[in-house]
Amino acid sequence: MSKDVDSTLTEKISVRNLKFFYGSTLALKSISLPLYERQVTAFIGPSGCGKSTLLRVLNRMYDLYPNQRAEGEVLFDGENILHPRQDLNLLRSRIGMVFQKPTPFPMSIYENIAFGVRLYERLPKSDIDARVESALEKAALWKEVKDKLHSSGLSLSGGQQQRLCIARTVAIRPEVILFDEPCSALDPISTARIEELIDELKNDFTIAIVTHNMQQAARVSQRTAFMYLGELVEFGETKRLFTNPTDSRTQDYITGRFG
Ligand SMILES: Nc1ncnc2c1ncn2[C@@H]1O[C@H](COP(=O)(O)OP(=O)(O)OP(=O)(O)O)[C@@H](O)[C@H]1O
Repeated sequence: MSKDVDSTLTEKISVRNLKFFYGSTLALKSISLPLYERQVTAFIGPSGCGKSTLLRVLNRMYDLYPNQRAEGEVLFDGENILHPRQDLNLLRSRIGMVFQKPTPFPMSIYENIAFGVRLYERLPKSDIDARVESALEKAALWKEVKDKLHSSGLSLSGGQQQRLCIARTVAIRPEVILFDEPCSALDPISTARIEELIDELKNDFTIAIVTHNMQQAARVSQRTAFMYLGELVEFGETKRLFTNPTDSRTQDYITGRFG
């Protein structure tokens, strides 16, 4: 495995010798890599290589399924989040996730955001109002919805719904945001908006994004991890990985020879 590690950057998350099992099937084969603070790290690789599995480990989503287990360490600010005593509610407030399909709750635009904030914090209405506004601003949606905050979140377009889901995540004030193919259900204009947004969000958050679209990985990320058959084949600076990969499998994938 080829890996450039930059010791001048802070490792917000350090994945160390991570193995993941679905029953007896090994889906991640001893993965180690850093997620640097306030950078975007893209995960690329052919279907089934383990990208989404890795993302699901980072907020312990797999805990909902009895036959799935992880081994190794995922250090988040130095603490191993795989520890059985990890508080999962707290973890998910610190590591938010945005999914492939926009999934607004069947409630108003305002409530889509306020609902999650209230789960974690007791705030007066004026503070919740301010939080809703700032989250919508951060998700570049405020101008479009400020006059219809009490309309249903489901009345928005697909791209707007995805920005609402981003606002919902941002409103909880996480430190890390995981994006699992956030643009795969969107048209090119909405995709471009989400990409711009991810670029802005990296000023405040550490970001990981799984994408099938290599141009997207090249546009939005500073670091890229190329995975293949459950292995991390190559990790490094995005520009370097796309122009001068060290592993022939990375070269073959980015030039479209397989996957
Ligand atoms: N619930 C599950 N039970 C058993 N095996 C699973 C399950 N989910 C995923 N896998 C297997 O784990 C491996 C990694 O899957 P994963 O979904 O992480 O890949 P991926 O790279 O995200 O793929 P895609 O790009 O198609 O979404 C695959 O071999 C897949 O078949």
